[in-house]
Amino acid sequence: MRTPHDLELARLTKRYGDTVAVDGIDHVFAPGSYVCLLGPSGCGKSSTLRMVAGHESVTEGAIRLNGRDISALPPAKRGTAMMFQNYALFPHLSVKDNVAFSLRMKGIGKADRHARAMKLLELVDMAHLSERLPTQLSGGQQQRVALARALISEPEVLLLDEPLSALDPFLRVRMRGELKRLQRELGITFLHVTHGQDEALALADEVVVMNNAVIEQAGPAREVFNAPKTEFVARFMGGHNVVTLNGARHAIRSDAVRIGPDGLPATVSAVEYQGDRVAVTTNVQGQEPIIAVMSDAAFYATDINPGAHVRLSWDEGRLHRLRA
Ligand SMILES: Nc1ncnc2c1ncn2[C@@H]1O[C@H](COP(=O)(O)OP(=O)(O)OP(=O)(O)O)[C@@H](O)[C@H]1O
Repeated sequence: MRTPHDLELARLTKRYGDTVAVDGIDHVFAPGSYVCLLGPSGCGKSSTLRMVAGHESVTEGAIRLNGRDISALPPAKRGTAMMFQNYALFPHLSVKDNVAFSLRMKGIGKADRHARAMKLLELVDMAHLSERLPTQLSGGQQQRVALARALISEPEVLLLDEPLSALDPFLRVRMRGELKRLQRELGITFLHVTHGQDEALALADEVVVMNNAVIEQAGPAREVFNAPKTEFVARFMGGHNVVTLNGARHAIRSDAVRIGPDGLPATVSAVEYQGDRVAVTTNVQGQEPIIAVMSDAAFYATDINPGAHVRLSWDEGRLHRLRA
């Protein structure tokens, strides 16, 4: 549903000299949604985010928020705020003063700005460390402070550029949950750039997949994963095989490929144990290798080994025809 509070990109284009980083993209982001902008390195995601934030000029096109064109406004006047990958905290300021910084720039009195900073520090569970310096904090704690600092201007859209990439895998999963909780509590739009498929699937209400400066596919996370429209999306999201049937390309999820008594003859080339499941790679004449994923219990009930001759099948309904 479209409302006046949408963030809208209209024919948005960014060129750096001869390089087209963003090529006339159109998109409407629903208000209050968690959006992940996903794609390989160099596809144009950061340029898109930086244009929305106002840290990069727009070459052509427009960015509208609440129906007004914000593309020429300075960052602080847009209704957006950005959280950077490296957090960019001021090392000489306490946690509380870091969070209150933009209010100080606006001339808001000390008592007032500290009160507002403490409220946000409570929101991110950092109020007890408000007097510390950034160097006295862990990576995860610094990130919470950076979040509080970005949120103090009460943005309608929070922009996050690879916010979890500096964290170790354990903390990354924990902070992922925190970001989602925060977004729900605040009810504002989060636009989060990542090149991690798992991260996007775990977080996003809407996944926007970019490739070569354009949007390849956008939709609910489950839809983009289950029904990729292009070969690029099928391969990039992972978990799919691309097969050629009657001259047309189709995607089929690896866990929808059955190994059984009937179907396409195949030879097992590799078996990979993945903890709770096992990926069996097979060679089929006239196809690229096809991977079948099964539960470890199902796998160990068979005697499949590299070199085994097997047969592959799937339900027709699980095939998704790909755009040429
Ligand atoms: N300041 C710049 N000057 C010239 N070219 C640039 C500049 N910034 C980005 N580019 C180019 O624009 C294209 C898109 O870059 P962008 O940073 O938007 O991609 P990205 O998808 O965010 O990549 P990554 O995941 O590696 O950050 C790339 O080809 C990049 O080399």
